[in-house]
Amino acid sequence: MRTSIATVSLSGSLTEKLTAAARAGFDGVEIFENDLLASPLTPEDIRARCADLGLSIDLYQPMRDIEAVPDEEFARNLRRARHKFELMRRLGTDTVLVCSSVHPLAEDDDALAAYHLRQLADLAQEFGIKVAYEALAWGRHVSTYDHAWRIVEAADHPALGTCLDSFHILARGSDPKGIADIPGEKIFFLQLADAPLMAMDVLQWSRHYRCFPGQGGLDVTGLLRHVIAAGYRGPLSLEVFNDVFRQAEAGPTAVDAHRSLLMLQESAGLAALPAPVVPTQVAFAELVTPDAEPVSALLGALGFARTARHRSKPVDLWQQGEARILVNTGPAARRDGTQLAAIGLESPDPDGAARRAESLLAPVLPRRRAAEDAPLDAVAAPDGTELFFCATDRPELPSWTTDFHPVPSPGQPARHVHRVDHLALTQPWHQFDEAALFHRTVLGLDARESVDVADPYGLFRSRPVANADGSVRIALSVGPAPTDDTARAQHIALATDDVVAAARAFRAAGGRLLAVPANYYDDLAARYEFTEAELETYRDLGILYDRDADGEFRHCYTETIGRVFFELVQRDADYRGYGAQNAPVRLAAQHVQRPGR
Ligand SMILES: O=C(O)c1ccc(O)c(O)c1
Ligand SMILES: [Mg+2]
Repeated sequence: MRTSIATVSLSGSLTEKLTAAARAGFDGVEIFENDLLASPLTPEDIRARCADLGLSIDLYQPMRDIEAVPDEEFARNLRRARHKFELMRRLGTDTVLVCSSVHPLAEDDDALAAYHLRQLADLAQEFGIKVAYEALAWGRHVSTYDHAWRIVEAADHPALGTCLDSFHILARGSDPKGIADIPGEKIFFLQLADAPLMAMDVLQWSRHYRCFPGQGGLDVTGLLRHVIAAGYRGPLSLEVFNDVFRQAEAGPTAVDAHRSLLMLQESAGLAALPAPVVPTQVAFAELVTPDAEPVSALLGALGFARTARHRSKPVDLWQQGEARILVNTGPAARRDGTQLAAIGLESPDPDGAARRAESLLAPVLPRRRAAEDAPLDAVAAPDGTELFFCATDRPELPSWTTDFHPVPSPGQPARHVHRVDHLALTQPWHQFDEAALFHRTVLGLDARESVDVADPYGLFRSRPVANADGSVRIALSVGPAPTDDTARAQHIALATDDVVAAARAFRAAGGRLLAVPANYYDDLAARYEFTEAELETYRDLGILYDRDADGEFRHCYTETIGRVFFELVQRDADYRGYGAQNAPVRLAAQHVQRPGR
């Protein structure tokens, strides 16, 4: 179906918004009145700009407080409407949105509302314009879609129809089933928005927290099915009032917006995309670093051995069990400092995974980084992390490991760590919700609820995504101040069967563990029945503990290099968490450890 976006959903000047919408692949826009009023462009210029960009202007919006107002007020409204219809003719758009009155003098009188809307529609018709009447969830007397439709039906005018807005309908808890009873040709427009589930005033919720379908908790897919069942064939248009998107760069936001509409169409059965190919393991994590020395020392202390080197690039492969870390000292490293730059995801069908990602507008990276390299499908996640869809030593597919030649390593790697338990990635502040949607839809991972985690200097939000058996887990989080180092930290959690032995070996090899305050262990003693010896061991090593109905979780942390630190994790098979309740203690300890505090 045709896709459209309201200019209010994007940041910037009208020109920037239009350009971003067009580049992201939208077919049309709704022009929000304030964007036009603030623009130096004439309506004719805007029309031409849209035409050049291949955008139709699907809607002009909104007209407010039109109906059921006192006579003299309504007379002024008709005069205002005539001006707007002339403007719309210059813009070349034929549908105007009228939202239900919030006027303090508006009367609770459906017959009067219908009479006024009918007169407005009469005038609109002279200009070849259609009026789409929308119930605002906080409308003074009309606040539900079925009420708005009853008034439209009573007015019975060919130039008058209704506009459905998923936010207003779902936020009020209306049953969208009744939509299927509205004749499709009387649904003049469809606005789509999601929102996180929150108990708050609906106007504030709408004006500040709307988000793109799939990012929140409303059943936008179910609603869309009813609208399609009614026979609606107009554009699917996003109308998202959101404080974060107002500030974020319009280009990426528009791409995220368009991706959400692709997803929505897929989930409502309106479009077929290449099926998701769910990764089965973390094949590798790639660190870039300007200085291999401290990273090598840390990996060595953790029990990794440097087993291979890239044939043509300054990249080493460190391995222990199934855990593989690439250490890249190439040019990106000198630019960006030590960080987790790429993740290799073991994929049952790397090519299919890349096609899925591409169909959802993920930026596809070149297949070969150098001519002689094995072809590797890769895309960029919203935070810029490169995701490689790879096969590791599977005879039927090219293996990324063939780009590496073995190097003699002194001794065997240790056996404390057997695989990557999870990766934790901090997201740019404006991209947290999108990151979860991306990992769910592009990679086919399941997202759990997000949790708030207190840091001494702000609040983190964290939301894990994982595959069904937990063999791939990624914890996405967003920190308080983007300039704060802990807010940007990333980590690699390594799975061990015995965290005490792993931590002791790490320390014996010269590694430094994050020290945890004694108060934490006093609290552990109060909550659980550890022996004094166990507690002493945990206190000594900085091991944190969590338990839920499904099992136990023990973990500890290394020091941080650049943006990166490691975690040693011992989890019971059925425990699905990440020790979130320990995170505030860990964050505080990391602030203490950091030089300069
Ligand atoms: O918040 C508002 O005023 C407003 C305006 C126009 C709309 O379509 C809408 O859903 C909300
Ligand atoms: Mg709306």
